[in-house]
Amino acid sequence: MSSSYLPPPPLSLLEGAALFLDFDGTLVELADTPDAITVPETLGPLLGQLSERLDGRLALVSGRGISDLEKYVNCASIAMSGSHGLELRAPGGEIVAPPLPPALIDAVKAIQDFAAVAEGIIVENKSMGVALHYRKAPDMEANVLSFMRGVAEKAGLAVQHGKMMTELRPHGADKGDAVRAFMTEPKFMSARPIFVGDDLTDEAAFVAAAALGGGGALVGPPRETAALWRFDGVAAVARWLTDFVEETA
Ligand SMILES: O=P(O)(O)OC[C@H]1O[C@H](O[C@H]2O[C@H](CO)[C@@H](O)[C@H](O)[C@H]2O)[C@H](O)[C@@H](O)[C@@H]1O
Repeated sequence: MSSSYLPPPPLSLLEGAALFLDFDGTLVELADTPDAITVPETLGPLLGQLSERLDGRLALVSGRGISDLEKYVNCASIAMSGSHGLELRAPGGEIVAPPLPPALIDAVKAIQDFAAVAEGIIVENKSMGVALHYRKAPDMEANVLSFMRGVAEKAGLAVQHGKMMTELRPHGADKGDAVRAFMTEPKFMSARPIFVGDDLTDEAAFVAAAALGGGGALVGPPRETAALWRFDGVAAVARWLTDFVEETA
């Protein structure tokens, strides 16, 4: 883990790469609530062109469920992983996901009851879990974390921390597992995996990419990370991807 200076990734890193992109905070700027994001009109065409240039070795790997992600990115030809690695979808394929644990139903009810009396706390119902967002009530962080830990313990669910949110979901895969799974596909197999992401959940993917001969690029301010490169923010990622598409036209 390093917190020292990390250079921006060179454009040449994308030659012959398998590219894995996180969504929120990497391809779109963070917003106050999950559905308040603004998706640039250029994103869909950019991802389509990237996929072509990389001969299909492109995947989105998000904490959102795939069905949610598809509302924003209409690219059936691009591989996707959702719910922090629990869901996988090959290009043009069906979503593959583990069954939902029955305990999740009671957990969702308890979480909704908690949020109903906590001002500024937002519940996000997700395909494989449920999240509490406290971006609009940052003082509630400790309360939310301790409440969610309690519910998780009772329900046998995993706690996933994110930026101004905490989520309960089934135990199982993480984003590193998603990278490893895609890298067993014939198209991806002999390529160098590069993962670009901003959140804590992306660290497992940075580690997986490095172990397979590539590495991770952190988006945002320096922090303790397993990434090897760093972008200042979403705009820098978009510039890098666009430059690659233009240079390889
Ligand atoms: O793995 P990602 O694609 O980065 O998804 C991680 C989470 O992103 C969303 O939450 C984050 O973005 C919201 C919109 O900008 C923001 O309001 C929130 O504070 C962030 O944590 C999404 O809502 C979650 O489901 C994803 O797990």
